Amino acid sequence: MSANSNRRWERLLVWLRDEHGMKTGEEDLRVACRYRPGAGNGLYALDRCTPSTTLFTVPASALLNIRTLERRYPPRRPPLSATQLVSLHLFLHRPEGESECKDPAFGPYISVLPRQFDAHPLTWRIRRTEGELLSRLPPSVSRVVDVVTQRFQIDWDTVFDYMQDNPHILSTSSRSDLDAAVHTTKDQALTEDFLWAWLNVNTRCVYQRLKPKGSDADNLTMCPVFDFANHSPNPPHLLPLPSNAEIWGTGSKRGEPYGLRTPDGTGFPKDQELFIQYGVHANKTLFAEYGFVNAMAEGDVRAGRIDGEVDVQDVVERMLQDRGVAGQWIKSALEQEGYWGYWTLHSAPKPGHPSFRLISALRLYHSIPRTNTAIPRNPDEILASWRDTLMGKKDSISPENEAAWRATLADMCREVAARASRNLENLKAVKSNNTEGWRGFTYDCLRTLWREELEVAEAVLESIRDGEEFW
Ligand SMILES: C[S@@+](CC[C@H](N)C(=O)[O-])C[C@H]1O[C@@H](n2cnc3c(N)ncnc32)[C@H](O)[C@@H]1O
Repeated sequence: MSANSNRRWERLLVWLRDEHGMKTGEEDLRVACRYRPGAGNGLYALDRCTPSTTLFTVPASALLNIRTLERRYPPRRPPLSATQLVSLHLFLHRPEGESECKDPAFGPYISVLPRQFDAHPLTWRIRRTEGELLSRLPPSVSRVVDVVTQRFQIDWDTVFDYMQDNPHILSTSSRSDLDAAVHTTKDQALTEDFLWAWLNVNTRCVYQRLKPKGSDADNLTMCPVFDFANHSPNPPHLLPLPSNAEIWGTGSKRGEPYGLRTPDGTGFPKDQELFIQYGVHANKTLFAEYGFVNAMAEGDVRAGRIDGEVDVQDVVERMLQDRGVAGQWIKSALEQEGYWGYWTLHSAPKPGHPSFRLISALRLYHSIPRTNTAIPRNPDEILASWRDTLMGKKDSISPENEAAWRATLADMCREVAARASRNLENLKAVKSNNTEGWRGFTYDCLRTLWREELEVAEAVLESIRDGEEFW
């Protein structure tokens, strides 16, 4: 870590101890924050950690969430979401340049947060830069970046309107550069300040049961120390401390402390990096939400040692478009039955296979002769037969239909594999002149994303050639 980061980490610990009563002695705080190129800061074991051991506990008052922030801001109907509220607070207290955050409430915590997100695809979208990197993303990854961009825009619009309705909250800002202009002009500089705040929330918040309903979107928190934990797809993972609100299935009006422990039966040696799992996400989601991907050794996806996933939405949509009115009819039938989208290919568990949703979409696609571009004359009959396969009443629509969709699936795999090979070849050309700093890391991520597409498509193609049955 740089001298600055070291100093900030020390200040954070003093703040947690003195202002919030956190125990930070060596028996109570068993991790330290250290820097690793590519992944940034991470959590490391200060000493040998035994199984089922609490590594640290952060008091509820030091967390950034609806419980610690809602009383600081005027109410709104409907209330700001947790993401909007925490982002607003970070926005109002963004540190200027390399200086420390001046927020009297959470300053030492906000000071340790990343200062920029140049390597995040949402930043490229909002700044309208890095067009080349964006153009090299697989279509399915671009689509998730679209979704993340829409979420950001909605939150920024909402928070901006809220600041216009409540201009006095600007006077609570610890920044010297926020003036009355905020409530009249939504310029690029302000948008980027909010982007910084929002990306900190989006990449660092964790689930915490605060509301009675477990699935409430406001059940999230930013937790100092905890949020230095990097992700690994492979166990063993650290686990959050048990929560009373979770055990009793209730919310928590005051919030609860939060922390991490080692899993039962697994210890860690001194100095080992300790990971958590940010959900079971496909690489496209990890890249679009967090700006990195799970590393995959060459051949591991093809061999089914890793579950590679390819989303073929763009390919299916184009095939439907090419079928004119018949394609539109198929689309609306898929939508009505809840089978629109999430069409994926997988390399594991072996053999490589299409998802049931994709098989179902292809079955319907071939229920009307391919040369037919008009609405079918017998739609009810076609739909009844197709629904029987959805509900498991029948294994297939007909042997002809099975052969037809398998042939189309093979064509799709060949198309995906050829596109991936082309992109990997093009990426070889940029390697030498464009790999400085974070870009080198990002290009490696792009290579992994395309290699995953190639290896998954090849694995499924092999299964089709081997005559594997798919379910
Ligand atoms: C919750 S933060 C973890 C701490 C972060 N590394 C830091 O420097 O503050 C999440 C971010 O860490 C990075 N990250 C987490 N796990 C990673 C991994 N396995 N490989 C590369 N980057 C990772 C990504 O930038 C992600 O958006």
